[in-house]
Amino acid sequence: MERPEIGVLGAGAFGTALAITLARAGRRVSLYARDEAQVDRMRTTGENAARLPGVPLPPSLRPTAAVAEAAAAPILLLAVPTQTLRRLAETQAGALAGRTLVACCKGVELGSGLLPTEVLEQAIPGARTAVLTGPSFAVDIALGKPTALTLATAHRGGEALQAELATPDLRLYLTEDALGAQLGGALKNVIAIAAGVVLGAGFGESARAALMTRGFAEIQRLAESRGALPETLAGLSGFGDLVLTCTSEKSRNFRHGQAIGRGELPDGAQTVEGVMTAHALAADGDSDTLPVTCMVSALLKGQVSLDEAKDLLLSRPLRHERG
Ligand SMILES: NC(=O)c1ccc[n+]([C@@H]2O[C@H](COP(=O)([O-])OP(=O)(O)OC[C@H]3O[C@@H](n4cnc5c(N)ncnc54)[C@H](O)[C@@H]3O)[C@@H](O)[C@H]2O)c1
Ligand SMILES: O=P(O)(O)OC[C@H](O)CO
Repeated sequence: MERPEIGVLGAGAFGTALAITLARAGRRVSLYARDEAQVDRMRTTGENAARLPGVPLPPSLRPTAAVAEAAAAPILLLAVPTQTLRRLAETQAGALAGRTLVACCKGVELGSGLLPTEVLEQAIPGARTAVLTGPSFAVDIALGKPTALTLATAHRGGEALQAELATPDLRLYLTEDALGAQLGGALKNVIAIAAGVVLGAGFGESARAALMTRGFAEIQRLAESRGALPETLAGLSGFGDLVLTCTSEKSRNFRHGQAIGRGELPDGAQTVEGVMTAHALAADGDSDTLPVTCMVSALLKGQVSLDEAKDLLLSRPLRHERG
């Protein structure tokens, strides 16, 4: 029996990489980009030069500018930045209804404070949602390097979805804890900005390790207070992604922080999810529970200087390590 087609909505780096690995594994995949010129270029050149230059698109991958064509598939991967997910879901609600919607973004929506699957469920009542998250750079997936991710869904049918989306290069671990998986993925971007600031400002790798440890405690505190499972946070979508994003210059969040730490202007054209997520969480939190997040938000808004941020980041009051 032929396996169902998969639609990927959003032809950025991550959407294209997921479409490539699925198509390479023999799946029929359509990749929706809203920009017709980009679709034409992908069709004629056989690559997505804007986002993943040099990686060929397999023949079973069909770029399309017609959202209805991609959304005809029963499983849809929504690979757009968190802050644009609602617009995509609301404007295409009719086409998306009745499909399995897999959010492939990491963040918290500004204004509502909602996570990606919560945005989808609000925009499309009754939607069957999941989230694909964890440590992975798009370029690694696209090049077929081995990657392990978390597939989280609170809905029934998780095993079937896992079987549909796993590829020989992309190992998927299943959990029902969609809340924990999404909070870990959202917060690690904020901590990665802080880690970039620490290195960019020359505070050193030891300070970064301290920051990452405190950042992880912050993730655990917030997520567990909302009902996430500790094992989710210790897994790929939490600890795993925190390590990758805080330690690699391939990360846009890390590089954003690094530029700020060096006193340079960050590249404003990149998708840097941690910026809006920091503001979204800080708007709702306080510096006792979310010290790193609140500091990152204040630094990004220019409300504190780099020196003040350093004190806030690295010179917290002495207390017991468990605190
Ligand atoms: N790039 C990575 O290595 C990577 C890895 C894992 C997860 N992610 C996550 O994937 C999400 C997307 O990141 P990315 O790297 O692909 O970003 P990107 O900037 O490369 O691409 C985002 C794409 O979304 C498209 N888009 C935005 N709004 C849209 C809409 N309404 N309809 C259709 N398309 C729309 C843009 O045109 C762009 O092509 C982020 O949440 C990111 O955290 C990225
Ligand atoms: O480039 P970043 O910082 O968005 O990180 C990409 C992925 O989320 C890493 O897992």
